[in-house]
Amino acid sequence: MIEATGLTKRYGDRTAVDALSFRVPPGKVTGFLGPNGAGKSTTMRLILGLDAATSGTVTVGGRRYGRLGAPLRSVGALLDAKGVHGGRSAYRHLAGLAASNGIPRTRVDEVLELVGLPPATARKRTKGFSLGMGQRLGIAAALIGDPEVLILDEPVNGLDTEGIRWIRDLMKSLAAEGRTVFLSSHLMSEMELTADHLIVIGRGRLLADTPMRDFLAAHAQAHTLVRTPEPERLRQLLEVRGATVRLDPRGGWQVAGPDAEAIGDLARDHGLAVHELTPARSSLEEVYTAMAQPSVEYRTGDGKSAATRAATPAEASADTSVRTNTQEEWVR
Ligand SMILES: Nc1ncnc2c1ncn2[C@@H]1O[C@H](COP(=O)(O)OP(=O)(O)OP(=O)(O)O)[C@@H](O)[C@H]1O
Repeated sequence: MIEATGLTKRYGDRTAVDALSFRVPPGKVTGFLGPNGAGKSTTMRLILGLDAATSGTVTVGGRRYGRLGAPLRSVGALLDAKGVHGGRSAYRHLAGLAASNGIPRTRVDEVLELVGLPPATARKRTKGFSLGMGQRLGIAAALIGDPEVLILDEPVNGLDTEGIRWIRDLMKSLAAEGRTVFLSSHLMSEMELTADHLIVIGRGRLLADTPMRDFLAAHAQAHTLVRTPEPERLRQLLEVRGATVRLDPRGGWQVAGPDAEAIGDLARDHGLAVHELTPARSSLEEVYTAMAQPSVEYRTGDGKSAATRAATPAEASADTSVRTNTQEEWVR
């Protein structure tokens, strides 16, 4: 369990982390989201005692990081995959970590196998490592002490599709063993598949602390993916009736308002061919993008103050609400 209470970090007049309170429970993968500069890395550094909080506290298993006896046995972290001395081999790097934390050397071979670094590669200097190999080594280092808590900043950075799937399965299995897994990622599609719970911050403040399922249920919008050989004609027919029509990244229209049946009937009544009608909901990426936007800059009510604050989830979701007609309006 990781527990932050009123955690605040200021650098000069810049508040990187602003009165954050949250818990990261064991047995789940918790995703940590926020736009660039939101304060995710700073929060992770504070958890790991790499930076001192201006005020507030953060504990791991009820203790501050600095009070943990053998830290690598309690917390494994991947913050910067390049933080390994390039002249050293992966094996020597891990053996050094093991020795300084009272971990048997046999564990080095175990974690190398676990992360898929072959013995021959592990004996080479790490300066020749690809980004993906560096990530695997960083994860091996995080796992060496068989810790209860894992903190990973962008663990899928530089990994190929197979590597990304491997990380996903690893995170899920570590959580299933009852460990606490806290990870940040900019790859939303991946986060949606991996995390059970989400902590979202913006400008250092907490925006949401919620199960992934509830987050999507509360903020995702139902829509229909529509493909037709006459997209402009269909768009006009739909918009005139108050539907919201957006381009879907995969091509075709995303239509909010009428359901698939109503869209199909409308097209038929106007002699339009429809090649696809698929009911869908917004992805985590779409919900998150809409939500993170208001936290970038928010002017207070008096109109003069330049002070900013993060939008609440309700405010953020209000920004993204679309007009939806009742289904009756679509029955002609
Ligand atoms: N050592 C530092 N000195 C001064 N300002 C800092 C320092 N570290 C971070 N900041 C500032 O604190 C804010 C939060 O930065 P942080 O790196 O924690 O954000 P982040 O959410 O991890 O961003 P990213 O997604 O880009 O990694 C930023 O405005 C950053 O410029």
